[in-house]
Amino acid sequence: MMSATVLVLNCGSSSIKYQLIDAHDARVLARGLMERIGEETGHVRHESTEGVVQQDPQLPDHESALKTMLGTLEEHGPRLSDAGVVAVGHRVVHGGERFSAPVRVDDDVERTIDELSALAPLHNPPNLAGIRVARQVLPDLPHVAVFDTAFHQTLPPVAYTYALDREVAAQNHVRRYGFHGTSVAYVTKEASRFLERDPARTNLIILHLGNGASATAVRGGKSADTSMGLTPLEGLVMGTRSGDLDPGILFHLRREAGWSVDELDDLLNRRSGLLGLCGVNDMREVQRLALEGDADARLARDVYCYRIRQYVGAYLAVLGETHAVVFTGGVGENDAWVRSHSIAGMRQLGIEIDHVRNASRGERPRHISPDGAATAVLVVPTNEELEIARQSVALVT
Ligand SMILES: Nc1ncnc2c1ncn2[C@@H]1O[C@H](COP(=O)(O)OP(=O)(O)O)[C@@H](O)[C@H]1O
Ligand SMILES: CC(=O)OP(=O)(O)O
Ligand SMILES: [Mg+2]
Repeated sequence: MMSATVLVLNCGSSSIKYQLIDAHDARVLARGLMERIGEETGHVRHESTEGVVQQDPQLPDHESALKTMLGTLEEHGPRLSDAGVVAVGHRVVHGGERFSAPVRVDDDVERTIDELSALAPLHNPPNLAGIRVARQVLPDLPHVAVFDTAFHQTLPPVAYTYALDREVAAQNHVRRYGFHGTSVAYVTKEASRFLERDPARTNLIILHLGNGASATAVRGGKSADTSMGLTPLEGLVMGTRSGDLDPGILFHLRREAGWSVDELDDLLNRRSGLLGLCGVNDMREVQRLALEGDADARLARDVYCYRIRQYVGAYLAVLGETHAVVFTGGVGENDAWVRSHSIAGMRQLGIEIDHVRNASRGERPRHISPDGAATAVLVVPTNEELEIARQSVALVT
């Protein structure tokens, strides 16, 4: 059988995550993280069958980071040529209205991703930087862009339309796009398989709780509503992003306190969420502070869970019949406290938690609701890299 190994790249503003992964059998040949790009010293962690390598080289920009990554693969294995890589799969956050499926990257696709940067300022610029460099250093391989927005192209008009002046909205492409779609697509298939249901007949509420966080209502295997909007700022409380708020707050800060648009953008995207509420953006740190009795951390985690609860209630109403509520992402997969506080007391709505099951850990999909509950509650580990690899292979072969 032909090789199906893909080099998957997820380029963030100061980090690059990579995996060399077999799209057919999900085997990971190597994975790594390059952090602190642009700082005085960077950090590389590379894991393969040969073991773990950690280094602190200088990584002044994405170009040097990707070259260091290729050097690490050459030196510590597996070499790309030996691994039989058939494609490079790139995570791209915003695909706008143009992309509802993965595409082979060419100069024209690059231009569009660049134009969409204004709508995903934390994500598209580093995604694009990674694509540009990777196409230079790996010119002989096909490069595939897989978009976070693609899965949400099935949203109905009632879910994607903001109640704005319709001409202003149309001229400026203002609508809900939704994000985390690659993760939600993967989790939809995994959860349906776990429930032994046909995805086309399965309704789910998927809570992707990572650095960014979102809720999605899936009807018949397709996205029916989602909490992120024109940009990945709307919806749930996140590590550094506010999620939902009254837009009037922006006018107030602009008029009464003289904030500029860039300052407001920075406030909402980088200095709000958990970080704004209690000084740390990592949920493990929030929990540690809360356990020590820190009142800000306690309120931060309560606000975080309360917002999730509001969306679960909203999407139960949107779907009418829900087969499962599914937790995924770093927080969703690991934080039993967040899971139980987000959905406790919903027995009347068919949702219950079994606390022993909720406290257990595992790498595989699992129930955390009691047997016989009307709506299952599941933890399903996401795997965006595998989904990107599968979609890339499907496109190039
Ligand atoms: N054991 C844990 N308990 C609580 N939160 C955790 C745990 N492990 C990871 N997290 C949280 O997961 C978040 C990162 O999620 P992840 O999905 O890995 O992020 P990314 O969006 O970068 O892919 C961080 O807030 C981190 O604190
Ligand atoms: C779109 C988004 O929020 O992604 P992440 O969670 O990786 O920041
Ligand atoms: Mg993520």
